[in-house]
Amino acid sequence: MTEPDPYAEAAVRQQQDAVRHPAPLYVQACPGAGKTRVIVDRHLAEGQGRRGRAVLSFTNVACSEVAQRCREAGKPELAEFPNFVGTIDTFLWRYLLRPFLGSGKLWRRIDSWDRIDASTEVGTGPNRHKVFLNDFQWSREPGAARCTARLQPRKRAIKSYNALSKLGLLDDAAKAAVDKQRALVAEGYVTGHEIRIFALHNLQRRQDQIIAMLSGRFREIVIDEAQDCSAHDLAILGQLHHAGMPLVFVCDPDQAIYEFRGALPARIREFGKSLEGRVDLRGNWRSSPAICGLAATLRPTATARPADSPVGPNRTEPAGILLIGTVGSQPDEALAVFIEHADALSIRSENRVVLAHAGTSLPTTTGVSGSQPPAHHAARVAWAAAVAKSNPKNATLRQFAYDILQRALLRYWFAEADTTGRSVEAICELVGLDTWRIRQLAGQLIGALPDLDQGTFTDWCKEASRQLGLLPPRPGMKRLDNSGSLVARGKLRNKTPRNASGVPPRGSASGVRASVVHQVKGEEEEAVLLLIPSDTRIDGLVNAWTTGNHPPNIAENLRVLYVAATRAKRLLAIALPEDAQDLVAAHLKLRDVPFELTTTRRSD
Ligand SMILES: Nc1ncnc2c1ncn2[C@@H]1O[C@H](COP(=O)(O)OP(=O)(O)OP(=O)(O)O)[C@@H](O)[C@H]1O
Repeated sequence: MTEPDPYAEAAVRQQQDAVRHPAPLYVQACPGAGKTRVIVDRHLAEGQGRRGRAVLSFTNVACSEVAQRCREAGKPELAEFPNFVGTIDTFLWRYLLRPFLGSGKLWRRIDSWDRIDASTEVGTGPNRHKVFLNDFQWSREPGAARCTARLQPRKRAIKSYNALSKLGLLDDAAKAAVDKQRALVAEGYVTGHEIRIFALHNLQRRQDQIIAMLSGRFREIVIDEAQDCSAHDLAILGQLHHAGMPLVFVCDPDQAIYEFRGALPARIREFGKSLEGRVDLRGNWRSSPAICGLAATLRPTATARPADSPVGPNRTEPAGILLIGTVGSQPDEALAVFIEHADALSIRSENRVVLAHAGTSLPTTTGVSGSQPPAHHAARVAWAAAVAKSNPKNATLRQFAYDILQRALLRYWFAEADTTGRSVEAICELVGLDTWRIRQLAGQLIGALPDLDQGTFTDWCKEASRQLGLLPPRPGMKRLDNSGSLVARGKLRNKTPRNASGVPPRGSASGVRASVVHQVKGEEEEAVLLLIPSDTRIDGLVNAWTTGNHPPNIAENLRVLYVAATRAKRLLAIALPEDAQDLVAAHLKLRDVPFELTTTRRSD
């Protein structure tokens, strides 16, 4: 018989406290603490009453998990009326915004500006650049009169970003983006960012009415992954709390990685502490002792605490952290070393993941999920074809791909000017089409579009345009102009259609999945390879890590590493330039975290 583990027993007691403690309640949890389990158990414990519970999270995936667990427990009704299990965006839209919208305008909620290809242009003549609203980071402090937008040097926008930066036009781009956003809002379009601004505005003006409605429907509101709350979210929740709405605020402040939205750990902690009750979850059910130990070294001295207790099945895992020294950035070489070690631990390929802060740092031999469509119109259609043909489980991604194909059909048959900056529904209204018809045609188009792994992108575009021409939205109709034909341009011409689409084939060369850290929040995997590239930030990053002093410009980078490292259950490998490897190794030794050193030189 195995000995009872006092740490595991303590962790179970903490979880039970969090399940039973009445709201208002702050649950501050470590990575792998079983936050979702606690939320679901709390929901199941009370069963169905006259009033429901609102369980809010930030992603559809997290919400589906809660709903799925209710079904598995034989209580599917707990995910339905009068309960609400959904995203915070939907909650705010449904209860704080929609009831108060005037009848003079048709409002359209979209999950990103990419859904309507919203873009603007900056500069003049040969220096004119098209920039997409979705490539800006949007923020606004509560009470501020205007939003701020900052173009991001992401893969899709990097060319325009560099050109505009050289021309000193980044501020003009930001202004143009804000003007365009205001114009689109005036037309009735809102994303999550605008929903929050309007929701707070409504709450400030109609608090009594909103509270009466919410408290009549819900006995408490649970916020999962609350470290992602923006400054607006916190202002809204603060007001609900002060008005007597019982809140359960569940979070790990050290995993706050959306700082631009105002999600700062100190703000999150302060908000949590303003709620009367508090339970801390300190047992990590996911990771090995070495991984829990390493995670503690990534927390700043200012909020340091001892390593969390490993209490799950990996609490006896002997493997230490694997530090892979690289010469410069060598993602493919580091991957080869990682695979060797994961093989030695008999960890299967499907249980391994490679992570980096930015997609550009990931190895070429991995299956990077191309979750953002490219900017170029024809490449976007190829992206949508690749995604739709792969029939993804992620409903949002699938819907996004269908949306692009519907827009491609509309743009092919109608004028470009009628289709950009409008949702599919709005275009259909404008041209007098049934949305059902266009959805049906998009379904046919998926089957008709040519293979993405044959020929050049130029050939693909020609054949794809021909197929679009075989699917008129109205029988016998003629095209309004030629602007919607698919044309391969520049370097894309001779690429394979799949390369142009940016979506890797299923089953990558290495068989290992790769992702940017922001996309794996809340997930876990047996083995994780974390890539720290050799770039200008590395010295500052390693200095902050090893001193525990996290300056504001680097603190979030360390939290991104923290999120990445804490996804690992058994094997955590970190690839970093050799100089940095020495410093990190010395630091881990000082903190008694077991590690093994290796280098990519071995596989030369
Ligand atoms: N009481 C428990 N007994 C056994 N396993 C548990 C228990 N609680 C949680 N787990 C398991 O621990 C793992 C981590 O749980 P979960 O993913 O909910 O953590 P989390 O708090 O959301 O972590 P993170 O914030 O790091 O994503 C899961 O595999 C979960 O099934």
